[in-house]
Amino acid sequence: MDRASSMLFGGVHFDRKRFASDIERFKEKEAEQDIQIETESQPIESAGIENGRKKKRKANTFEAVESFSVFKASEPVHIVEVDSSEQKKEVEKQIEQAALLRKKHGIHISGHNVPAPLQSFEELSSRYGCKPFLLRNLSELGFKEPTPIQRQAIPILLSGRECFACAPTGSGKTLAFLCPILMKIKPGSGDGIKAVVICPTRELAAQTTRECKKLTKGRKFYVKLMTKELARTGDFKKMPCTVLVSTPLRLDFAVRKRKLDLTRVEYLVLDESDKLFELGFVEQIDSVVKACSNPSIIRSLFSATLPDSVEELARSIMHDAVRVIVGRKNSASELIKQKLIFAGSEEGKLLALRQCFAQSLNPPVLVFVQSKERAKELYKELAFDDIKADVIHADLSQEQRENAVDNFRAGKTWVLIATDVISRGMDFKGVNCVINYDFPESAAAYIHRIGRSGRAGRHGEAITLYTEEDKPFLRNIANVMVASGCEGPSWILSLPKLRRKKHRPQRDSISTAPDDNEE
Ligand SMILES: Nc1ncnc2c1ncn2[C@@H]1O[C@H](COP(=O)(O)OP(=O)(O)OP(=O)(O)O)[C@@H](O)[C@H]1O
Repeated sequence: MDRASSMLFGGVHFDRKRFASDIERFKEKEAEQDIQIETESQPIESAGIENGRKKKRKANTFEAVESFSVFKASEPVHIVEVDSSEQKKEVEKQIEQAALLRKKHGIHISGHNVPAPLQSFEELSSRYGCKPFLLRNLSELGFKEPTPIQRQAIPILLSGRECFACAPTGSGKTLAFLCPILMKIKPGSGDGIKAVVICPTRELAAQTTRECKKLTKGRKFYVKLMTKELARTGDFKKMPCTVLVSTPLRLDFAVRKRKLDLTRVEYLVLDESDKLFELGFVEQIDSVVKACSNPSIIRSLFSATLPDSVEELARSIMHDAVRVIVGRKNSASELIKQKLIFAGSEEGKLLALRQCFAQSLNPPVLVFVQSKERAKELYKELAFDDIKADVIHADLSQEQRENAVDNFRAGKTWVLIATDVISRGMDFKGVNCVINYDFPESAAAYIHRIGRSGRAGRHGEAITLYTEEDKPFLRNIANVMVASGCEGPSWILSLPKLRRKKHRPQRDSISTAPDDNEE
């Protein structure tokens, strides 16, 4: 991450030496900060003060956290005088209400002047003048109440603030970043690309494009998915596009080789941001961020896992950003019943899987393995069992990958064997069970994999098989289990901490077929 942070956003100036004492202070005070901010910062919109990056930033006389800010304020903070004691009381009341609402929904914030969370979707129109088409589409999609991340992140982005947000899998982060974009940018074609959403995989980019199109129904927004073909041959000058969704590689390619103009982009979203900051992506992200050179751009980072290193990076690059955490940081959804099963060896894992299916196969079920080779092997094994299984991995063509996802979505496939290519962000409705056939490489990978079930308020189950080889890595997973309300065996919790975080051992191949060399 160090290499990443030194390279990423090279054009953005943050003098870490100069602000070293602030950074230290932030680290020490972060915990108390949430409480302090929640009780003392003014919910400015509800106090009738419209905020915006281009407008003057405003604060009230009770702002107690000005001195704290590793988030570099892009403009000086102006103090709004509250003259009468009645006004003062009203402001205090609104602060209290906002704090109570946050508490009720497990929302934790850091940053100054954080707008009050939404009480309902209707507030989008009463507070922010949301157009009827969006409210109508939300209602048609069956969204009655905003989820906690939507309650807080939407007002933050609408008030022109940058934001990095961590909320559980399946808790509606997509709408949290799409809604402000669709409220703030004007539909129509003539003015270039206004919003860019970057996702780590093609499948997720395609899904986000679809979600965005559903939300824009009835309005002429040009929502485009950056396909391979578009990146290679698209005529971007002629192509109408308001919202562009892409993977980093394709976007970077289009920017560098095809001179795609991103200078008018007003919103840049990095979805699954911790993944995007991993080496392999970071150079492309860096190039895209530089290409989005509009000085009043609003950048946001969303993920269900936000390692400290990514947070630190985010703090150093963003302007006056607000940090939003829903629930406990880096924990799994509480709706998922998590189980660990000792299978002893690789052979034992295949037996255990078959046993799981024999006892109760409750489709749809997702089975994760650690590599495409193993995905193919396991598929071979299960293809002739009496279950409708399919497989998805990076060696398949785009069309085959899409078919695998569509068939699983449509219920034609009961068991989908997958690599981590679909472990993040993919929203399969009603996955009943996720089986980690191969132990996940990290706690974050575990959280994202099992987060394919237990989404949008539904319950789910996660089973993780482990062998002797995986034992030393159990503690990380058990910690996640405990943090999300499941029981973690005490012997596992007392295992020694490991320095090495990633676990991807060489495993024996998955096969019950006799060896070719055997007589
Ligand atoms: N306000 C809402 N009410 C009900 N359902 C919602 C609401 N907002 C979003 N959803 C639904 O919740 C599901 C999960 O949403 P989404 O995919 O945005 O989750 P996420 O937080 O991005 O998850 P992940 O971390 O796995 O990417 C989707 O099916 C979405 O349609």
